[in-house]
Amino acid sequence: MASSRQFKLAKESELRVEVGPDMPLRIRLLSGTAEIFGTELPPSNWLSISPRSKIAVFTWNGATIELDGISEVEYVADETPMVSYVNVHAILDARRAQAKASHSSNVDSPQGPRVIVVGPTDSGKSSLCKMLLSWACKQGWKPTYVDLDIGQGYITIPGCIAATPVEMPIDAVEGIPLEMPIVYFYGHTSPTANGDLYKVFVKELARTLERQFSGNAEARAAGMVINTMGWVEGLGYELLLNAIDTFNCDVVLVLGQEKLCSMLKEVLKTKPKVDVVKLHKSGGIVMRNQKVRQKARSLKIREYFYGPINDLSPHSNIVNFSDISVYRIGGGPQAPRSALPIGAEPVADPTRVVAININRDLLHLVLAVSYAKEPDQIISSNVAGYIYVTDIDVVRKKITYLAPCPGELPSKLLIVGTLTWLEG
Ligand SMILES: Nc1ncnc2c1ncn2[C@@H]1O[C@H](COP(=O)(O)OP(=O)(O)OP(=O)(O)O)[C@@H](O)[C@H]1O
Repeated sequence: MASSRQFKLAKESELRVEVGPDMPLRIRLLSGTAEIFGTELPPSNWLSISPRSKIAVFTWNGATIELDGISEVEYVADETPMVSYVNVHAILDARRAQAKASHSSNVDSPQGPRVIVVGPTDSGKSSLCKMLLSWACKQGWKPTYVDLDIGQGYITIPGCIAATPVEMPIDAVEGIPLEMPIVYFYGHTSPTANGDLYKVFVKELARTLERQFSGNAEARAAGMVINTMGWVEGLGYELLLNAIDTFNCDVVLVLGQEKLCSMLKEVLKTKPKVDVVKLHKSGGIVMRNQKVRQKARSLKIREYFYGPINDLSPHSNIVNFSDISVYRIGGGPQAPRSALPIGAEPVADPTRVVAININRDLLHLVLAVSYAKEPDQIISSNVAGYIYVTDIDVVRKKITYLAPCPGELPSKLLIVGTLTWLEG
């Protein structure tokens, strides 16, 4: 569909739009009020929607929307779960107000809600998180967004466990402005690569946030919204339970799966302070196959270096092999054979930090730059950012990489996992 067209939306309805891979599409609000995943559209201004986006423009009281450009799909729907979502927001808001009124950062005093959003892939978890965060910001709160979804990685890039305060409604195009996110580099897009390491980083992140909350009553009252992976069986389920426990969640929102909801209700019934709430998934969600997910991952990494609207220019740098040290986490025996009792087999340690030889295997990998000063601090340190290896010259022992900013790397300690990227 091309050229400019208008849609008159009745109250509590939404315009769903799917943008193709190379299609330019602009959108603007002509009258009334409307929002994209919780963030209001400014009146009259054109907003460019990124290629491959699938969005819903929802209105509470009615609106006229204009589209200009090409889309793959566009239609109006009047059946949405938005009223139930905003009801949840109202309850969370009341808890925040109660926590604020108690004026205390004492661990036993009321605290803001710690909400975890769970559900299978493509159930709308990330979209619901955005809405809850943006609506909270609109009320003046600065909630903390925690992203445990290593498969997509909304805060920085896939393969990470991260958190950031959200201070204003999330921009539909540019995402969350990142001042100082706390990021741990797990380095893989599936938890099966090293489930124990995933748990270790979840614990580190929870501990860091707990420390911040104890000194910041405002953040503590605003609480957290936690996004999770869509794998809800086997190890995925175990990691969900682990996250609920580690972050001391008191609200579990289950999207679109009865079975998961009743399983969680059953295991959490011993914790009366934890509410498990089932919510319907939106009919607007389009299922994404493996290929589309892989593409989304790749785009997310591209966005890190080039900006969400191609507004950044990364820098290419060259360093000697001897100027950096690269470490892999996991694998390798926990202790040398000589240190083990006779007959005992060495066990692979999931959190062992192993120095690796720099060679062409690093080509096209994304490496994290650790804040650690020594290798033994790598597990407990978050990361400053990432570099992308574009060339390895084994003869001259030089490595060429792309970094988001010019100048020296903030640290010489780099972490490698299995996160690859083919620029494009
Ligand atoms: N109401 C809606 N109308 C149109 N598209 C929607 C709607 N809600 C969500 N989407 C789109 O559907 C896709 C899947 O939604 P979302 O990313 O929120 O699901 P998810 O459960 O977090 O997925 P995953 O676990 O796979 O990361 C996204 O592209 C999102 O923008």
